[in-house]
Amino acid sequence: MKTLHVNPKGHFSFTTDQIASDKSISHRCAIFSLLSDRPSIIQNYLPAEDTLCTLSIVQSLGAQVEKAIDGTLTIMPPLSIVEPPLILDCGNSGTAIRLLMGFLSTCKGFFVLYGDQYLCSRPMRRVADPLRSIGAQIDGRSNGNYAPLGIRGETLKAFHYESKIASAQVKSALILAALQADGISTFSEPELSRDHSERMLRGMGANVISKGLHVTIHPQSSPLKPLHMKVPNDPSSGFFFAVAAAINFGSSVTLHNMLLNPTRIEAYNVLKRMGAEVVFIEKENVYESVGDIIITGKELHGVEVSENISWLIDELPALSIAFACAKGKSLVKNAGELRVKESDRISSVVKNLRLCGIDVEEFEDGYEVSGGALKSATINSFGDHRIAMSFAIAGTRVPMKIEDIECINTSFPNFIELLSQIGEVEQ
Ligand SMILES: O=C(O)C1=C[C@@H](OP(=O)(O)O)[C@@H](O)[C@H](O)C1
Ligand SMILES: C=C(OP(=O)(O)O)C(=O)O
Repeated sequence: MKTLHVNPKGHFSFTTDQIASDKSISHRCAIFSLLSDRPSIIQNYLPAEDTLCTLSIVQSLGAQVEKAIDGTLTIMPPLSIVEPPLILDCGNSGTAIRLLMGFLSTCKGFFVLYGDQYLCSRPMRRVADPLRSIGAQIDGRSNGNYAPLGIRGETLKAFHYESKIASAQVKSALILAALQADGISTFSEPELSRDHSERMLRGMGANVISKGLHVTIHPQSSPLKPLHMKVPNDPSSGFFFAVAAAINFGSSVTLHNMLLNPTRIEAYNVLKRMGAEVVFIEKENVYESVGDIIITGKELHGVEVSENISWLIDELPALSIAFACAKGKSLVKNAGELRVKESDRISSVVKNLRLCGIDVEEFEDGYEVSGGALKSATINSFGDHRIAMSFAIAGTRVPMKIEDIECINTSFPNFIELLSQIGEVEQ
């Protein structure tokens, strides 16, 4: 198990266009390329463990992938999906396994999806149950709640499904199923979750109509147009550096070519509410809005975060470092989903902040942080990339030692290299 030491380097002004490519969009590029009969061309695909797992699954299903010297991928889909002789390894990725459950439920053949110890303990019934109710054949441990999952593709019935959770993974799995169903389907969710699937599928010519919290999906009788896309940089990955600027008064970070989709940048707005200076500069808007984000550290004060939680769910661990450095209390509510991520992120954040000398109260669906003097500590990542990177960023303020850092490679392989520009790092 590798360990990372991070020490403050003092005031910084850091500009980068090297933040990791967007993970959510990269997964979708790989999977959606199978919905066309022509090659998709993807620039800036994320070369991290999670998205490489998805790419290799897409190859196992019969696609041919070519990589150009500049990293551009050409993904040539098969004439029909191949029934793979081996099991399909989704690694650490909830997005990969849940989207593939929806897609493979409609494909002729038998498929087994599994992943690492963390993924195999995350709940899958949220996708398996609605899919089974329209005829999908899915089984797995605990009656299909835990991977390994066996799927036998079927013709699925059209559906009207009201999801109780705002989850883009559930929504995307059901949209993929609906594209091959026997009629028009509708899906609704309690709050709008990230909408990349809807935008990208519309761009490919699918009849997917979004109205507020409702999506109507028409079945697709012919293959979709291929994707031609440059994946923007990931605002969830960039957010670690935003927090670094925010907790170091007067320091600044400029992030170039970032995805600016409103369902993905809410955590930056929370930093702004806390007192940091945050400026968004939109530069283009093709499938998605893309531009620069500039963050400057000012005095921070506590906030309450209780709405549109899915818009910042992945950023809450990093945001908690800003809460710890702010004046006053910060409260997170309605965030029970944090408990079923790569680790139980409520428990991981609370335990580690306490090790840093911060007063934190834990609730079932959130926590309250009393801002104070952050102390040096040895942090357990619990095998969770976002926990490892959040506390590594705290090391730009006081020395930190992070244990079990291999998980960082699941989403942000060049994180430590970039961190070394604003902090002293040693592995
Ligand atoms: O669809 C996606 O790309 C994702 C959706 C979110 O998960 P949920 O759908 O479980 O909320 C998010 O936490 C995850 O990192 C990526
Ligand atoms: C929750 C995450 O990803 P996934 O659900 O795809 O594993 C994440 O990256 O924070």
